[in-house]
Amino acid sequence: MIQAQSLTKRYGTKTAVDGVDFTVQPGRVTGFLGPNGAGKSTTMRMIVGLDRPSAGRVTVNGRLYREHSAPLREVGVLLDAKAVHTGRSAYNHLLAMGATHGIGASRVREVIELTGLESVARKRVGGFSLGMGQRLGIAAALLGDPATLILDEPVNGLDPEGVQWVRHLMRQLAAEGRTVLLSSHLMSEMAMTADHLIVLGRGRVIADAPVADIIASATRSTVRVRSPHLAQLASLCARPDTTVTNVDHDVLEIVGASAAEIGEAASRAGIVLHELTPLSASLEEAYMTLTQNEVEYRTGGSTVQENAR
Ligand SMILES: Nc1ncnc2c1ncn2[C@@H]1O[C@H](COP(=O)(O)OP(=O)(O)OP(=O)(O)O)[C@@H](O)[C@H]1O
Repeated sequence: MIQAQSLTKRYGTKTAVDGVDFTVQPGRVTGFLGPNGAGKSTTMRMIVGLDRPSAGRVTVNGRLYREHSAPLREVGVLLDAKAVHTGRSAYNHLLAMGATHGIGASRVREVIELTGLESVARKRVGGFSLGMGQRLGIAAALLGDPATLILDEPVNGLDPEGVQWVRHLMRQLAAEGRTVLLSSHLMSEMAMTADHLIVLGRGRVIADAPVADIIASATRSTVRVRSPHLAQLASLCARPDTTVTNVDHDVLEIVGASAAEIGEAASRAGIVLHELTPLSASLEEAYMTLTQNEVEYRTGGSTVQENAR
């Protein structure tokens, strides 16, 4: 479990993380989202003791990271896979890491196999592709068989098979009861991988809820209706609180009424329906709505809006 209390980080006059409180629970995958510069990496760095909070605290399994006597066994971390530029082989790199914690060759071989690195394990890490580097970073995070995993953009640079592999691995680690905190800018991937989301915007928590709740609360449900009596149906559904859009000669999309309400109203009026489909909103839409006022670096606009609040 990871617990942040009033966690704050200031760099000079810039407040990167602004008094955040959250708990990352075991047994589920928690996605860590937010626009560029929202404070995700800074928060992750503070969790693992790479940055010192200006105020507040963050603990892993009840203790500050530096208080753990064998941190690799407590928390597995992938923060910057590109940071490993070494002349060592992947095998020797992992062996050297493990040596600090009494982790030997058999566990190194296990994580190499788990991450699909067998064929390159004896090659120099310096020559690894981005995807291989990510796999090695994940292998390093898993080395100590930790109860908590923190991974910043783990699918960055992976091919579709690799992305799917990470998804399954994260789900499996959470199912084993581990705490998994994962950041990614790929919303569709996050929607498939995470159970719960913590969303940061300009250093503050703007949402902390199950994925389904975030999608439901940040978007309005849309229902797609197909009927040979479209004009009648459109006037039946036109209410001050609904938006009715004619998307095809026989198709309406209605926002603000449920499929049940539309179906029952059509039935009472004797209108034949050929389709009645609730359209599920995407996490991407919900995320865009949530963060629309939280973007620090906006494309095409007048650029930077630092600390506008
Ligand atoms: N060492 C530093 N010195 C000064 N400012 C910093 C430093 N590290 C981060 N910042 C600033 O703190 C803010 C939060 O940065 P951070 O990297 O944590 O955001 P992020 O959410 O991880 O962004 P991204 O999605 O781009 O990785 C940004 O405005 C960034 O410029």
